[in-house]
Formats: sequence, structure tokens, C-alpha cells
Amino acid sequence: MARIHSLGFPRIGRKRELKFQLESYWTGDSSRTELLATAHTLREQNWQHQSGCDLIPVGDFSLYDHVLDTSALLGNLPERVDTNNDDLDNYFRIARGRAQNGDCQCVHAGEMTKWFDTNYHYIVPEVTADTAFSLNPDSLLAQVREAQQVNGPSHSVKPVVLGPVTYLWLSKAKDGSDRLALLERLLPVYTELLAALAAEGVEWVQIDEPILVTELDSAWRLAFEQAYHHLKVAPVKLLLTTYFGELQDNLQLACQLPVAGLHLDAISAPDEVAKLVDWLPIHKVLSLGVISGRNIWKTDLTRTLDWLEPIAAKLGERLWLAPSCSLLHVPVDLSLEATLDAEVREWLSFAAQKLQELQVLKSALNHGRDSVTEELRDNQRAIISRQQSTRVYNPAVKAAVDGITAELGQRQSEYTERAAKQRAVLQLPDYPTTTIGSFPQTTEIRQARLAYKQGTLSESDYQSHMKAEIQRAVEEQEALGLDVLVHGEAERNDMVEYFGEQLEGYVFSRFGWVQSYGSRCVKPPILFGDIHRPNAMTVEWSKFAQSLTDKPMKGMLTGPVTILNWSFVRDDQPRKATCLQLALAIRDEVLDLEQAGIQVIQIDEAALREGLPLRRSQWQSYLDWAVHSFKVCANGVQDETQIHTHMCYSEFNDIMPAIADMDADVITIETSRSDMELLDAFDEFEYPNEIGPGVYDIHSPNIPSQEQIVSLMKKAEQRIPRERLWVNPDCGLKTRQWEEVIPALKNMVEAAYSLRDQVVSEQAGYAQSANDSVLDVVLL
Ligand SMILES: Nc1nc2c(c(=O)[nH]1)N[C@@H](CNc1ccc(C(=O)N[C@@H](CCC(=O)N[C@@H](CCC(=O)N[C@@H](CCC(=O)O)C(=O)O)C(=O)O)C(=O)O)cc1)CN2
Ligand code: MET
Ligand SMILES: [Zn+2]
Repeated sequence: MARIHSLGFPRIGRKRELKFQLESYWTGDSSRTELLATAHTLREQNWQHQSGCDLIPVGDFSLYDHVLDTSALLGNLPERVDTNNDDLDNYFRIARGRAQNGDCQCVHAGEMTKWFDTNYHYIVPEVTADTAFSLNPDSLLAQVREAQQVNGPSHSVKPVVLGPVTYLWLSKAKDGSDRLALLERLLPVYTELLAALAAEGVEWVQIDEPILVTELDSAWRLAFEQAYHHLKVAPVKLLLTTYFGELQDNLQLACQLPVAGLHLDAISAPDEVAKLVDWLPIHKVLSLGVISGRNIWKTDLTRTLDWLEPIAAKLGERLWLAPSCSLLHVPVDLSLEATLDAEVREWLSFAAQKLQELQVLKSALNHGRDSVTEELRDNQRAIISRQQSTRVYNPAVKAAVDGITAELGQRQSEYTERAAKQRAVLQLPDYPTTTIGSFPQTTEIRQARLAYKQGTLSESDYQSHMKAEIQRAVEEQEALGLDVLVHGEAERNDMVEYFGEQLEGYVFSRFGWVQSYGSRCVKPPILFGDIHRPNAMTVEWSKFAQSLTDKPMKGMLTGPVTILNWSFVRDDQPRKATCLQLALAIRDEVLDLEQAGIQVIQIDEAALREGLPLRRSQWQSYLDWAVHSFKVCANGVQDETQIHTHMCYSEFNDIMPAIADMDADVITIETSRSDMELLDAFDEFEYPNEIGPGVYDIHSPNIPSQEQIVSLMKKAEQRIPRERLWVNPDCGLKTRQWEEVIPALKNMVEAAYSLRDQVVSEQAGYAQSANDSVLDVVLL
């Protein structure tokens, strides 16, 4: 009899209840009791959704981030938070750099980075050679008891913990020490934890080790042996859990570790299933992730059963089924989507529906397909409807993609030639200043958009409201003295969803939110068919903004790779094919902007680096099509048009040739927190084009001083000639308040003035000494 379980469920709630509660707690508008009550209710609802499972996860819920929870569990929050003994305040201090109610006991927040190849971000654990761990299990144990109480004895409660090896791998050694050296100190804490869980009556613990799907050197592989031999004495059964990829050369290692079961992401690694069925020792459970936790398509249940039935016959009790990974990465509940395109909705499945699919599979395997005839028939109908829908295929789009040539991605002239022409047109000073695109998305803006979408605000009122916001942004920028202006993106809900809403081939949900970090969510649009741009998307807004100023106004677009990586995309054609379709659509927009007189166009590729495959061996083929897509979209313009691109994660060391190959005239990147060290990659590679290294950390409410900015630019100049430097923040300002943005940008612009003054006086100095030497000669 196959059993089913879930690896984790979204925490934000069907209507983002956690987000709103957290934000009101942080501003002091609601109490801690209310926050904890909401958290309790959400956990209860989540267990309700998962009640068809034989094992129910606990510990997958989090108030902010599960990696930060693990740091708290292991007694490894950075020492800088120890200003008082309040655990929750300390937790939020590391998450956000401050505690409740704008409390000014600010400490710098933990670094945030993306979770594998997803758009979820975790707080990086900090360690040093001196780190000591100590178990802090109260919160997890309380949740275990809560789960047992809520779910009753008929369900096993299965705690989910991040495994010790992956925990260290995700950590950053602040002193540059070897973080693996801490494993020996860490393992006894895990043993203690497992014993404490066993004492609560826990039988199975899910121990997540997703780094097993990445390339590991021998030290890390050895760490797995060491860790799991140490933990094997624990009085619980461990389900070693991997996801997001194939095990490849770690497959044998994973099979041999002394644990009671292994979970494989069978969606990412279908070819490894047969090997595991044959090789996994017979006392071990094999859990197969057969429902994708990374997309929103219905599973083809009949096809899945076709290949599962022989496996079930072979493994019997040893077979468990689950989603491929935690459902954290998909929206909560499709049943809320009353307004979603009805045909496409039939093809979809969100977290709650995915668990129902799992139950159908279980019934079919345990009691025969006859026990779920109707469910299988409905599912099959939906699968066929999607395969045969005429809305998915557009022959004209296919022909356009087939017609793409290499020349389509080439600028007319080399960078140096273009740069001269652009200088003549744009007349920018040294150290030109600009921002990355968005200005604060205020409550008023969002409320207006909500009212417009709900039909209580007319289209023309909405447009005037947004135009007023754009006008405000332009006026502020002119008053500040910025050189290249932006319109501020007030009219955009999100840099990806906004474009999805305007392209054919997409549908979008109303409540399909997915957590990106902490209380921040995204609503990835759903790309179901061939992509076509029926109308210009941004031109009217950009033209309006340009009409308000004599300064150059940057057109602002999201690039094809980022749109691809931050959408839910089709699984019936390679990602590359979808990306090229997006590239052609954005290319049309670029050319229309140029036609409308926009001289500078920024095409954001924030997710280009983040989309790198987890295994390095697959990087090059991804980069080839990703960079090609960018070039197709960007490089059709005249020499005089200046193309900018922007990327937030700026560790480019290992992909410099690809970045250079994109051939953007200017790239703006996130560097301020690294003290400009990230520019070393550009320096070493002798990157030829212009760079705007971020001088203002927009993730923090802190306002950088003019001196700090000058000092950062001086560091930049040690790496990049100043003729090719721009001055700008790290990223967009949408999550900040105007009160923070104005003083920060004021300091930034003044820093640029002071840098220009220094150039002038240096040049005067040279001129003076040159004159002096002429004089010397004359006197001689
Ligand atoms: N897709 C994407 N991924 C990204 C980023 C990004 O910008 N976009 N940035 C990086 C960091 N991640 C981020 C992710 C989300 C947000 C963010 O600010 N999200 C907003 C939602 C943005 C949005 O879609 N807003 C909508 C809906 C706004 C809303 O919540 N409206 C309320 C009503 C208004 C209110 O009372 O505030 C409602 O519908 O109930 C709009 O503006 O129209 C949030 O969580 O608050 C920021 C950074 C990496 N990944
Ligand atoms: N243009 C976008 C903005 O300023 C770029 C954001 S990158 C996550 O918000
Ligand atoms: Zn950015």
C-alpha cells in the first residue's frame, strides 16, 4: 500500500493573511498575540488542506523564512542581535534589520539570497570558526504538539528540518574560515533535536538535503557520510529529502547513507527513478515526488499511473508518493480564481489541488483505477483539452522564431563607435546619475489600482492618478538634479506580471501569490501559449514622462530571460523556445520606444544570473540561449540609442564572457554591500562597456551619506576607469518610502557633484603643472 505525504505547504495563506498580519505587527498596528493567533490559524488551515496525507509536515511553517528558523533552532543567530532577550524581536532584527514598530535599535539584517533556482529568498546563516551551536527546540516542539492535537492520532506528524550538511553549505563564514569544520560541533545538536522529537512520539523526520542535486567535491560528500553515520543512532526514522534536480554522481551516495528513506524529485529526475528502484537497499522507503511543486499545471494522472503501477507492484509498502518539493513555490488554492480564464483554469492545479491529485494517485494504486474512475476521466479531459487547444499555438509566432538570425542580435557598430555617438546626443556629465526604475509603490498607488481592478475607479481616473504619480517622480528627480530620469513604474503591479498581463499567451490569477521573501510576494503570470504582443505596452507612459522633462527619460522594460524565469511557464516546449518568443515581443517594444523618441532604454535582466542551472555543467547551454534572447530583444536599435541593462545579483565572476557578450551600453548592478569588491570580476575581465555599480543599498532603510557614496565610487575607480562609471542605487526603490528615498538620492547626486569637482580640479592641476613645465623650459 503506497502512502502519501507532503514536503511542505505555502505559509502566506490563501489571501496573504500572514503578509498583512506581519506588516501590521511591524508597524505596531497589531499585537504579538494577534500575530501568533494568525500563525496558528494558518497552520491549522494548512493541515486541513493536507489532511488526505498519511504524514503531515510540521516545521514547514515560518513567520519569515525557514532557513532563519533553522538558525534560531540551532542557536545560531548572529551575536549582534543580543540587545535584549526577546526571541521574536531578535528574529525579526536579523530578518529585517530592525524589530517591531520601527524600533530604532537597528542592527544590520542578515544577507538575503535566492533559494536554489527559485524566486524564494532566504536569510544566509552566519558562522565563524568560533561558532558554537546550542539547541533551541521550544518553538518546533510546540508546533509538533499543536499538530498532534489538531490532527489527532490518525495522522502521523512528520517534522521537516533542514539537514546539517545543506545548512552549512548555505552558510557564509564571516571570517573566511572553513564552514565544514563546524560539522563536528553541529551534529550533536541535531542528535539532541532528533531525540527531543522522538520523545514527542515522532516516528519519521524529513531531513532536507537539496544540495545533493548539485556538484559536490569530495569534502562535502564525505561530510554526508560523517553526518548520517553520526545521526543513525537517533531514535527516529529519517527521510533524506532531495529536490530541484537529478542526483547524478551523488546517487550512489544518497542510496547508501544510513537513513530509513530517500525522497527523489521524480519530475526533475525521471530517469533516476528506475535506478533507485533497483539500487535502494530493501529496508528503505522510496518517496517519489511525482507532482510538480514548481509549476501550476495539472499532472497527467493516467500517464503517471502507467509508469507508477509496476513500481508500486515491486515496492509495495516501501513506496511513498509526494509532490516533487515543498509546495512553497506555488500558489495556495485555485478554487479562489473565479475570474481566471475558464478554459485555462481547467488545466491548472495550485497547492491544494496538487494534494488532491496525490490522493487520486494513492487510491488508484491501492484500490485500483476503478476506485477513481471519475477523477481520472476529468483529469484526462483537461490534459487533452490543453494539448489540443488552438489557443496554445500561433503559427505566425513559430515562423518568426524560426526566422531569427544571428544578425538580429548584433548592434550596428562596436561599443566605442556607439558610445561616441551617444555622448554627442545625450550630452551627459562625468559620473552621470540615474536610478534603476521604480519609485515607492505607496499604499495610495496600490489602493487606486485595486479600485480600478475592482471596477470602482474608472480607467481614465486611474490613468490620471498614475500620471500624477509619474509627474511627481519626474519633478522630484529634476529637483534632485539627476541626469537620466525614470518614470517611476507607478502603473506597474510588478515588473513581470505587468508585461504578462499585456501579452497574448498569458493568463493571470487574482490570488495566485507566492512568497518571494518575508512578507513580500509575487503573483507570477501564467504563460500557457505562444507569445504575441498585440499592442505597445509602455510607449504611452514613457512618452508622457518624456514630455515632462528635457532630460533623457529611460524607457523601462523587463527582459525575456527575467520574464521567463519569474513566470509560470509551459512545460510542453523547451524554455529556450519560450524565451525567444518573449524576446521577439520585447524587441518590438524596444523599437517602438525608440521610434517614439526615447533615447535610453533599460532592459532589466534581474533573473539572468539567478536562472543559472544548479549544475555548472549545464551553465553554458543556458547562457548561450539566454544571452542570445537578450541580444535579439535589445540590439535592433540605432547606434545613438543607449541600451542599459540591470541585474541585482552581481556575482558575475564565472559568467563574465556572457555578460560582456550581451553588449549593453551600460549595466547597472548591485554592489554597495560588497564594498565594490564585486567589480573585481569586471576589472579582471577588462569589461569594455559602461557600468553603474550600486552605491545605495535599497534593502535597508538606512540613508547613505555623501561621504560613503564618494568613498564607494573611489573604490569603483580603482577597478573601472571613471569615464565608464555611472552613479546609481543598487536596485529599484519600490519597497522604500519617499522620506527615505529623497535624502538618499540627494546625497547620491551631491556625491556625483563632488566627484566631478575633483575631476575639474585634478585637470586644472594638470594644466597648471603642464604650464609650469612650459615656463621652466622658457626660463632655461
Ligand atoms: N516578480 C518579481 N520577482 C522578484 C522581484 C520583483 O520585483 N518581481 N524582485 C526581487 C525581490 N523580490 C520582491 C518580490 C516582491 C516585492 C513586492 O514588493 N511585492 C509586493 C506586491 C507587488 C504587487 O504585485 N502589487 C500589486 C498588488 C498590491 C496589493 O497587495 N494590493 C492590495 C490592496 C492594496 C493595499 O492595501 O496595499 C490587495 O490586492 O489586496 C499592485 O501593486 O497592484 C508585496 O508583496 O507587497 C518586492 C521584491 C526578486 N524577485
Ligand atoms: N526596474 C526595476 C525596478 O526598479 C528593476 C528591479 S530588479 C528586481 O524596480
Ligand atoms: Zn534589481
